Amino acid sequence: MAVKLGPNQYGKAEVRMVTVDRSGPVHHIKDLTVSTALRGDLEATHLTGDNSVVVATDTQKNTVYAFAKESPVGEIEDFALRLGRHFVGAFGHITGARVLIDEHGWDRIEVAGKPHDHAFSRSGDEKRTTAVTVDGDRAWVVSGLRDLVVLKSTGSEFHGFPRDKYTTLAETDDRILATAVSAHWRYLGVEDIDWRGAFGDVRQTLLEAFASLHSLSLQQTLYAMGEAVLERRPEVAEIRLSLPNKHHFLVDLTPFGLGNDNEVFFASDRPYGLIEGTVLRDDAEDAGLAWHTLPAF
Ligand SMILES: O=c1[nH]c(=O)c2[nH]c(=O)[nH]c2[nH]1
Repeated sequence: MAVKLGPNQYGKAEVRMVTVDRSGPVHHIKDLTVSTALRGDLEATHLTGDNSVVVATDTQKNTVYAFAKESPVGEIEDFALRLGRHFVGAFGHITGARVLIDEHGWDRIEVAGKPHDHAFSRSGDEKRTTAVTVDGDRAWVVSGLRDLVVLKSTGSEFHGFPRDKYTTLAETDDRILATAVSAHWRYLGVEDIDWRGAFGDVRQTLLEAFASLHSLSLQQTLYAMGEAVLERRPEVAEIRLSLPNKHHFLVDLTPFGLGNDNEVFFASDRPYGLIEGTVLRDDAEDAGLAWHTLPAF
């Protein structure tokens, strides 16, 4: 039987790291989950167990921690680029790297109305993310966010869909629209980008578009959110959105002799509709390896 090794990569997944900037009395923390994966001339270890060019995943993990000590982590995109370029530059047989980072938010606790110097509370489930791919001397950055949960209590309709013998869904001209936004956007280039500023602006633009559009479907909302981001941020080539439709079903209160004018809902967690799509510039440069090994959405 003739078989051969296909595409492969390996690395350390989900390195948990918290850093404390203690340069002044007011501490600053960063809470990251970092995953590294390397590609290259790795046939030998797979075929014969010869590990002479295998940068151990343990070494990859240690490098994450050491880099955080050697210079400030800074923005996750910059930290991921530093790590990816290091692995590709330092080891001849390693030709490519992918570094994924999730940043978990912390808010400063307020005590007697004043922000505390060194006490924090977790901001919630939302994550800021980046996925950096390095190939030789080229690099791509896809940044994003996950689990940004939003809801509007009106301004959403859904009707006009085909009906067959399996259709029971009632048409509605007023419903709750809720979702947990996952958005990943590809930057044009990797130099001279204000990563933090762009992130904050994309996030705010997504929220404003969700709130402002009178929605006739979550699909329409998805497109409007993506379009708004591309109109606002010239350095973004493309954005991929994944929007679970967090259904809220009107509770039937007639057994209790009560009406229900869109006031009392059952918040269902599954199954859920899953609306996914990409919005991109007509003339965007080729994505190269930006999405290589990333899930489609
Ligand atoms: O915005 C929606 N899009 C759908 O495709 C869909 N399907 C469904 O049952 N409800 C909804 N809502």
